[in-house]
Amino acid sequence: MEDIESQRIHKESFREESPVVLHKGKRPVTLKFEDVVYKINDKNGGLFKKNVKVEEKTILKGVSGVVEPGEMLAMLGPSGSGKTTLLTALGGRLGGKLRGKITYNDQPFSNVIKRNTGFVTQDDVLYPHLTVTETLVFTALLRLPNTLTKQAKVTLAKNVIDQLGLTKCEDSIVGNSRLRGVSGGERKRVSIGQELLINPSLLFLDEPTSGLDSTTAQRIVSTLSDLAKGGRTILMTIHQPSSRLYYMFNKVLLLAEGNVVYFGKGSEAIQHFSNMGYAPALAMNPSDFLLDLANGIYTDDAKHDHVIDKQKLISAFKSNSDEQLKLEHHEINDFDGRFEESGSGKWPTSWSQQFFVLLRRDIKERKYESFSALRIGQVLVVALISGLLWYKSDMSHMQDQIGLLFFITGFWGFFPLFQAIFTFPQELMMLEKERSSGMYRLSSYFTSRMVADLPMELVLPTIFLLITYFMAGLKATAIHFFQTLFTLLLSVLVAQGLGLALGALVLDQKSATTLASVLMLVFLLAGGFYVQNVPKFIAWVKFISISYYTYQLFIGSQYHTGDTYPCSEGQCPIEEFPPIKQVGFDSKTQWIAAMALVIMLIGYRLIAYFALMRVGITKKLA
Ligand SMILES: Nc1ncnc2c1ncn2[C@@H]1O[C@H](COP(=O)(O)OP(=O)(O)OP(=O)(O)O)[C@@H](O)[C@H]1O
Repeated sequence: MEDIESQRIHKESFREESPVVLHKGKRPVTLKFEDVVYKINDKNGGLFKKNVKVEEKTILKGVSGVVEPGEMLAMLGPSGSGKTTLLTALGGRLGGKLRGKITYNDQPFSNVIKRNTGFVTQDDVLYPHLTVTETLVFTALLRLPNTLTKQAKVTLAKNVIDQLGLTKCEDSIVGNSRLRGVSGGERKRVSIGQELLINPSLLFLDEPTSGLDSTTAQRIVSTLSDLAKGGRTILMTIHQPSSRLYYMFNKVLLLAEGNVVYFGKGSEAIQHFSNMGYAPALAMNPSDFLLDLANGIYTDDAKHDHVIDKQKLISAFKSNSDEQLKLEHHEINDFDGRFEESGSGKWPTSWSQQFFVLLRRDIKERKYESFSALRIGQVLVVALISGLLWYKSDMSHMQDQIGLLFFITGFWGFFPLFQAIFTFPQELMMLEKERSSGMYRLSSYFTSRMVADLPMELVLPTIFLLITYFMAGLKATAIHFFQTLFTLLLSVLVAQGLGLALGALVLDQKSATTLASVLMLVFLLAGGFYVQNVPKFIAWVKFISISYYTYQLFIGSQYHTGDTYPCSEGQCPIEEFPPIKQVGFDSKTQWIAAMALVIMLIGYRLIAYFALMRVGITKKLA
């Protein structure tokens, strides 16, 4: 009865005539893993312990198995038993001390395998402001090869939407924990859909059903089961599946503290443990029974719990399975399923295609942020207030005018810096996910990011200057205005570059913000306005200060040799005014300042780029 009901739900949710493209896998892949061992260096010590020892901890202790095309494997085990670690290792995304042998049709992991592998992480990494359709279409445009036309890619994305029963929410935004969007189950299906687009031969899923109600979980696993039947190899970690779900898996791998306690057909697991004298209590959910055993607990028929020796289970399985696994390995060795490069090079699409798709996606996703009323309001308010405070200040109030120029230097040093600092830490998960699936080049991503941010980075300071400049009575000629504007835009882009570099180096928002505020304060203090008699040993700081060079250029854009200001002796030459004398404004210093800023403009971005190169190559386990 329950089965009929679930089938009905399944058929209603997912169209019966599923697109042909999802029926059959491209190339079957047999995944074999032998004696996989993974070790980490664990810091053993705490806040109050004096000696922090670095100890080697073994997470996976010789795990072996085989998953063939058409099979769906469930990895079960208590929390912390190593399921995610094993899945990540098998998905070719684990660096570090990984030993053993993992092969895909008897070949090691390669780019071709990478591009034919789908990996769905436990947390959904999606852009919250994009709709379901946009998310899948952008992924299709980036991940599918150039042999398909743009229209074909869009059609495929639509097919996946149909296949996964997402039609009713296709135009809703994805959302996240802070922004209301589609439901958790729908979001999970979008993540799965992104991987299905490439019609993967191998599909890895880390707890695809966690946090979902049993009906939704059932739907997802049932779709995955259909996909497996099309010749794909599917592996997933799963927490306590219901008995209905349990029997949908062809194979089960039960882990206990990094050891295999059982690997084989799900239906034979109970028999295996019964033979050892551990038969489940009547009507017990098989996965509950297996997880209890992996935790070292056996519940007998009379519902009494017994503590059992896990080591015994491990050794029993080892001796039992060794022979059988060898046999299986032998049989599959005969399987001829070599992967061949499908003509396409290292990347599915060209640099310019990647750039334009990423640019469009960036603009769509970030328009809410870039053009936020709050941000524009903030700039307008500061512009008006400073315009009013410095209203019509002229050469008779030199100190005020110089103060305004330094204030603009400071404000437009901090503002873009703190906007830019979040860019890469916020994007880290997405970049890791997309780069580890070989979706695009870092250079196309990086360039699109720079270009997408550009309009707002340039428009806001321009509006600011248009308001403040004329209200404050700075020199109202085109040449002076544009020289000031050019300096302002250059300094904004440099500060933005510094923010990007710090964000990319630290990859953590909090640390990057702290570092940036300290650095910018130092730059401002060394800028030449606040302190004029700086001790020699620290005077060099100004040479790396964005504010110092910007301030110099601002002075050069307003004043010229021959200008005078009212002083106690009547009129004094402008270059004698102390804050100006301190930094100087002859043409040589102006050129040096401009060149220094241009070098920083490029240099900071290069630092950011090289710092990002480490992302998505080997994934950290978080
Ligand atoms: N980089 C790491 N640093 C420290 N410990 C790690 C690291 N990677 C994995 N571990 C440890 O390895 C063990 C296995 O982790 P893993 O995430 O694979 O477990 P799991 O079975 O997937 O657990 P869960 O079901 O709770 O997600 C845990 O004890 C975890 O703390």
